Amino acid sequence: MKVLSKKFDGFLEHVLDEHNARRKDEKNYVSQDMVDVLLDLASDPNLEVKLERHGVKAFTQDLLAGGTESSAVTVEWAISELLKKPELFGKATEELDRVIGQSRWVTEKDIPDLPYIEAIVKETMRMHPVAPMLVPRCAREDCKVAGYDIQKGTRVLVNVWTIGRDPALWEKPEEFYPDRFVGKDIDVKGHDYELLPFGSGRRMCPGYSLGLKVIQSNLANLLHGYKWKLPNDVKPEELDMDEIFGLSTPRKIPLVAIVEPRLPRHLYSL
Ligand code: HEM
Repeated sequence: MKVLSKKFDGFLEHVLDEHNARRKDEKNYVSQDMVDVLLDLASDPNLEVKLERHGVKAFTQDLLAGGTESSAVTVEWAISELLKKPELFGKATEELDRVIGQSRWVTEKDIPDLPYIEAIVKETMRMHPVAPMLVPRCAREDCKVAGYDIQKGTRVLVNVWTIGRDPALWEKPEEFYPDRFVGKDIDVKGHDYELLPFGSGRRMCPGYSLGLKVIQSNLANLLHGYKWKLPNDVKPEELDMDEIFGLSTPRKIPLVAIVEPRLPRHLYSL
C-alpha cells in the first residue's frame, strides 16, 4: 500500500508541476481542465477554506479513482449480461441503427434519443451496483428504522445490492430485463430508493452525471460499432458471473469476448 501510494504521489506531483509550468509560462493562460481549476482555487488567498497542494493532489486522485474503474466495471457487466441474453443485442442495435444510422458514431447528445440503451444501463446498475453497500454512514442520533432501534454512533450500511434484487420491489429480480425500465420514470439520481447505484443524500456520488454519460456513450458505441459473441466453446449459460468485492465490484474473471465491426470500414480509422 505504501509503495503504491508513493508511486501515485510521484505521478500526481508530476501532473501538478506540469500544470504549474504552463500557468507560469503561457502568456494568455486560461484554465483548461480540472487540475487547472483546482490550482486556481489553491492560489486564491480569499478562499474561506484554504486549498493546499496536497488537497489538489487528493482531489485529483479522487477524481481518477472514482471516475475510471466505476464506469469500466459497469460497461463490462452490461456486455456480460447481454452476452448471456444475446437476443437483447438485436433490440439495442435496432434502436441504434434507427436513431444514429450506419454512417457515424454515437455522441453524448444522442443519449436522450436512446431509451433502450438507457434502460440497459439502469438494469446493469440494478444488478451490479459498483458500491454494493455504498459508503458507510454513522447514525447521528438514536432512531428507529423498520422497527429496529439504531443507537446514536452506530455504523450503518445501506445494502443497495440486496435492494436491487428484492422480490418485493422487482418482478423476477434475478432476470436481466432492461424493458422493465422502458417508459418508467424511475431514475438513478438518488430519489428512487429502490435504485441507488450512486447513493443518495449529501454524500451521494458527485460524479454521477459524468459517470452516467461516460457509461451510456461508451456502451452505446461498443454496441453500435461491434457485433459481440462469446469465444467458440462458451455457451451463454456457462458464462461465469461471479463478482469480487473490493473498492468496486468487478467480475471475478475478466470478460473474454469476440468482436467484429458492424459499421463501414472508414469509421474505424483515426
Ligand atoms: C459509473 C460511475 C459511478 C458510480 C456507479 C459511482 C458510485 C458512487 C457511489 C455509490 C458513491 C457513494 C455514495 C453514497 O454513499 O451515497 C460514490 C462516491 C463518490 N464518487 Fe462516484 N460513482 C461513479 C462515477 C464517479 C465519477 C465519474 C466521479 C468523479 C469524476 C466520482 C467521484 C466520487 C467521489 C469523489 C465520491 C465520494 C463523495 C463523498 O464521499 O462525499 N464517481 N460514487
